[in-house]
Amino acid sequence: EPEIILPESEKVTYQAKSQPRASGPSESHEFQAETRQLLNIVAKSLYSEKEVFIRELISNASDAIEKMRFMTRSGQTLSGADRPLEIRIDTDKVGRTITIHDSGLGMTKEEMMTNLGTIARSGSKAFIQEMSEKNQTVDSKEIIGQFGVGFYSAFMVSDKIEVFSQSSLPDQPAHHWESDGSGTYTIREAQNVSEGTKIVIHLKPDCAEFADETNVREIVKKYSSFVGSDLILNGTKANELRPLWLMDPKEVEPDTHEDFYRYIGNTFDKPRFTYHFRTDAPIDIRALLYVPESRPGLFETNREGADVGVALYCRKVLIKSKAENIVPKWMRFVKGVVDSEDIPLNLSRELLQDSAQIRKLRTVLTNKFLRFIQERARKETKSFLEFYKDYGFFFKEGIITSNEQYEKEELAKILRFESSKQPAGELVSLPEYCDRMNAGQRDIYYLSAPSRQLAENSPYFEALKKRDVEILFCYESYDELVLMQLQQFDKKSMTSVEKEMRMDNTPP
Ligand SMILES: Nc1nc(Cl)c2cnn(Cc3ccc(Br)cc3F)c2n1
Repeated sequence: EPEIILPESEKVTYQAKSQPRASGPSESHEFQAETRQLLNIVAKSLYSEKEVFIRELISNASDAIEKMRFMTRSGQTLSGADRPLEIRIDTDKVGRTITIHDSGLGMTKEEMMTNLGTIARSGSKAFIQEMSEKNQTVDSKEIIGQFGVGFYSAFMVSDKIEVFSQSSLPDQPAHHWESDGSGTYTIREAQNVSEGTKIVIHLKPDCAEFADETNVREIVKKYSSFVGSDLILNGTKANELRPLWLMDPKEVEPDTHEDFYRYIGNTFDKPRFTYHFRTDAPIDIRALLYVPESRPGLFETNREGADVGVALYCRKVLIKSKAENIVPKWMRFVKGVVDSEDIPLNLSRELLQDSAQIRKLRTVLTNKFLRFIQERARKETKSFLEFYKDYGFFFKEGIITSNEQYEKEELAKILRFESSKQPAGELVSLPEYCDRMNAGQRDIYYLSAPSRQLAENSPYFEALKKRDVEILFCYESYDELVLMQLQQFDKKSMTSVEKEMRMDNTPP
């Protein structure tokens, strides 16, 4: 083969395509004041666990891919729109780096610069307001609005971050952004950057655990199992589950629910009731709640609550695995998932405590769940009564602990009692009692005794029996406290016949 001699000018050094490299002149910029402020707040590890930076970057990457899908669907011309949309995470123990690479929309130079500053200044809601005043197109408003301050969280674990990004918008050069989070960053044009964003985190020495594959796999599984795009960690798929709660309730088969219940409930049990709903007012909620078929375990019974409860997600990303404060204590036997876009991806779990959204979320979940159980009592009476035998005391506890009369009465609708008007074993609800009260009767009478026999032989019972008044029988020691706490139901006062008798001070 004659050797081909190339003139000097033609000689090009072969650049491995996959190795993006910075090429243009670098510009150095000061972080805007708000950005530096936010960086300091976050870098002081405002997050309860540092590991959440992985969740935050994955959720940004996933949003970038969602936006890519959205813009392709809405017919925007995007370069390389046919590439596989996925998120790749690579760890390098020797180099002590973790890299998150998405083939999503990517960022222009302006977005790299404004996104950081903008989010810091105003948070996404006000920012969207601002954008809509400039009547920006929906997608760009949505895009930046979606990227929370998650990116900053990477500065908790790193002393240098590099970002390579190639926007899919037409005619945009790729850029390389770099910063140590101290207060300035550099940005310059870059070559050979594939569409999307690649974030290289140079970890601090005491954060080397995030360069360990096994540890990172656990973290990815914990927070991002349900992320909508393929997640590949060091070449192997790391997420395989579909977010069942986001599907149309009518489309989900019972045994799919059983599998999902076992997965999130960490149990071999199956659900007795499945409540799958979504609301967008007064707050956006997609919820999938399960009532166990088996009796409550030791954990559920005591007030510390079970090791599993209701997990809080925000757009398929786990925020809190056992979010105690989104349901009242008495609902601790319920297992499932609640996903709300209106819960801002909080910087720290502590902030979840009792923000207005959390209180609203809890109220909506509680009232809807109570109405669901009331409906089960009507539609699946036999199964409800079995459930009530095992779980009735949770509702009684709720009446004692709740300080909302409305919630107390909704809880009271679940209660069932034996009564003087029905044979032993048959139960009546308070609404049924009220429906068949004598005209003009203004009290709901109850008598507490250890058993029906003792109740029927009580002197108090005889007196009221003559007045042909129905009396509810309470056999549990705490029932009296429950009905005293309830005070009234449907404007009738709960009255213990013993008290009634003493008031009349007719001799027993
Ligand atoms: N992965 C990914 N993809 C997209 Cl499209 C965006 C848009 N904003 N962000 C967050 C972000 C990341 C780096 C830098 Br520098 C600035 C910044 F805001 C994104 N992250």
